[in-house]
Amino acid sequence: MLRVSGLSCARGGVPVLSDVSFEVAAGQALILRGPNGIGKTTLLRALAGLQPAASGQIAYPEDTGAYASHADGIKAALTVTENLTFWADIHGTRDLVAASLSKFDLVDLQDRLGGTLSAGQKRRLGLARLGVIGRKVLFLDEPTVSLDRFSVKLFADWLQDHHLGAGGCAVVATHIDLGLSAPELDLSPFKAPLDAADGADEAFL
Ligand SMILES: Nc1ncnc2c1ncn2[C@@H]1O[C@H](COP(=O)(O)OP(=O)(O)OP(=O)(O)O)[C@@H](O)[C@H]1O
Repeated sequence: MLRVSGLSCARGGVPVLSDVSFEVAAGQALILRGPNGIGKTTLLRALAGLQPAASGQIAYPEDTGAYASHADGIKAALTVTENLTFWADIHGTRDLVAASLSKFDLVDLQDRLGGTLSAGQKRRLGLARLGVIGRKVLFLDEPTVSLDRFSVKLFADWLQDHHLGAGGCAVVATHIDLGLSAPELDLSPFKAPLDAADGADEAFL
């Protein structure tokens, strides 16, 4: 469903990752690992088309990708239900709102304004958006930040049973164990060499 070959990407003009290749089949997830700053977010952004790749190929079915960053993207003046309905209306999927409220344990909070939620509750609402947009190829950047153990399990179960189980796939950058039976890709070996930076220092060597 997702095929990446020979991908190199940069951030702020500085090469970050070089020659990354992998495939993720329908129903599967890939966990990205690596130390802070290795380039997990940069890779996810490139996969989602939010920034151009320096070189290489990224292939997945058109209009199936969605990127969820650390930011929750909650509209403070809208209720929890209105937040989800806003996103559902963009994707023509209003029928999925009630199920997503339930799967992310937001039913008791459905009439609360987004701005009054706790950090973890905002995160659950941010993730519940994934349940209403109906996208098959998810790029998830530290999806469980701020979540307690119960909510991490809630999210992992949703990902496994409702997203992957329905034929979706996901690339997930996470520092914590989500308990998924998914292969891991450590990005450390793909760190771009310093001399990939346009050879700017060559004159001084
Ligand atoms: N806006 C930016 N402009 C320039 N460089 C950036 C920018 N954002 C990140 N970087 C740099 O790009 C490199 C890769 O950062 P990235 O955020 O992709 O790493 P990461 O693996 O996701 O890190 P973390 O685990 O801390 O979230 C780092 O050296 C970082 O300092």
